[in-house]
Amino acid sequence: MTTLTARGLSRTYPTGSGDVHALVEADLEVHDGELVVVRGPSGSGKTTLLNLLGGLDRPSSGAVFLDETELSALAEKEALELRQATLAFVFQSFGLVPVLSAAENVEVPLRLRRIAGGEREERVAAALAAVGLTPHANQRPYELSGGQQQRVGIARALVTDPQVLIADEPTGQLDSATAATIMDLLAELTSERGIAAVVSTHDPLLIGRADRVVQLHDGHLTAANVES
Ligand SMILES: Nc1ncnc2c1ncn2[C@@H]1O[C@H](COP(=O)(O)OP(=O)(O)OP(=O)(O)O)[C@@H](O)[C@H]1O
Repeated sequence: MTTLTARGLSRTYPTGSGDVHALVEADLEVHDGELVVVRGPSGSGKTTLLNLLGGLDRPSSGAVFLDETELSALAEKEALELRQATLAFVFQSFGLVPVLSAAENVEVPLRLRRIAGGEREERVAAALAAVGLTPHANQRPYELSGGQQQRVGIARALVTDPQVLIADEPTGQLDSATAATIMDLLAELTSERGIAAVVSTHDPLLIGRADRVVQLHDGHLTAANVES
């Protein structure tokens, strides 16, 4: 069981036309089994925040902790090991390998971790069943709908038994009905497995699935007024 914590997290991008303060002193704590939705308009800093929380980028100042371990202070190799052991990502554009079947896509992270063949098969089957895709295991991404492709993306994230899930606009490419079912699935699976989840969206219809909503505005993170 893991708590993901951000303390005074800031990210400034130096550009030709001056510094962009994409994230300013953000504080956030996400507990196991909790789904926090980060909402905010385009350019407000959602991707910047999620990349920092997932250790894909380094803060200009402040820190990210996984329990007591400061992820943002680890050397690259240690950060990678901790990310592999703890974190999983779901992407807006699904990030599937087009020449691999659904099952083979879900298997990729297990191969990277050198899990033995028999165990891989069992875990892939269980992950596909959890997202309702067993009948589609052998289809390639182009033979699946957008919602089904994102289910593969979720199965691939969950097959490693992560303690933290980071999903940047996971429903951004889906119609609103499909988006709602994907958010329901994420909420159900992360709660049932005790995963600390951070999901960004700018779709106000999806925030109802959150345990908590935070709002980004010009890089400033605040608790959201859900009614607005
Ligand atoms: N690598 C970069 N270099 C310079 N500026 C950047 C870089 N990445 C992001 N920014 C700027 O930082 C701010 C926050 O960007 P970010 O991508 O985090 O926003 P977002 O809320 O995820 O937007 P969207 O919803 O459109 O994906 C924006 O002003 C953006 O232009």
